[in-house]
Amino acid sequence: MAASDETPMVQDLASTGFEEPPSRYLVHEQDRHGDLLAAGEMPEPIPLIDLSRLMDADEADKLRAALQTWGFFLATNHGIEDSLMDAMMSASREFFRQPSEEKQKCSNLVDGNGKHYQVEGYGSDKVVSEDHGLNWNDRLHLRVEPEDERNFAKWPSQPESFRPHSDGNLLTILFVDDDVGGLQVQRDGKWYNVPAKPHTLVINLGDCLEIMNNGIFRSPVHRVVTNTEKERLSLAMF
Ligand SMILES: O=C(O)CCC(=O)C(=O)O
Ligand SMILES: [Fe+2]
Repeated sequence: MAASDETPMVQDLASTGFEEPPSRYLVHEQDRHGDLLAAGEMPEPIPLIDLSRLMDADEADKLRAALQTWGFFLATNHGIEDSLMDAMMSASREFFRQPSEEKQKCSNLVDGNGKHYQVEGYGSDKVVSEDHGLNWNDRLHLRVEPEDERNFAKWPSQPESFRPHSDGNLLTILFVDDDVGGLQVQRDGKWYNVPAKPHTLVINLGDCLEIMNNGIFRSPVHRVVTNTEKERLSLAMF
């Protein structure tokens, strides 16, 4: 189903200022579990893993422990040039800074009438029913691999509070704004802030991988909390 027929997009709302977010974005009373933004002190940090040292037993042990407890880790020495990461961030920022009409050219609503939602393109995340609240985010979703399945009709011609969930895939690789924060992970019923460092990837397991290893490694429940001061950009590879 279409995510949003008439409800304004998050970025448009944020730029015009508003008293109260439209009701579609509000989390129902019954779905609020305590303080929506709360984060606790971590029992131990989410580790930074040096991917070039994974053959060393100590680094591999660190990774194993992280996947059994947090389901998240940070990755350095991942082989992606800093300059390429910076270019990816600025291309994405440039896309989202364009006027609405420009972004709508890549809309994920086919025919623009809100009737046919498709995963690829720009818009709100999919919802399953009218009373399923909308995520507080705007997304540009592009299928990158395999290369011959890229749908260039949805690609920009110019370079260009999530709710709690676990990811359904194998692995999610995130590159997030390191000066905004907002990503939190749940462990034993408590919320913790996932740290972000410049040019460092944040990686979490998804449900398929948790199932494939019989639940030894975790697909963590996570969410992104809103920030009233700053806009936040994240690049996610699912
Ligand atoms: O923006 C983020 O840091 C995480 C996004 C996320 O959890 C998702 O898209 O599944
Ligand atoms: Fe996620």
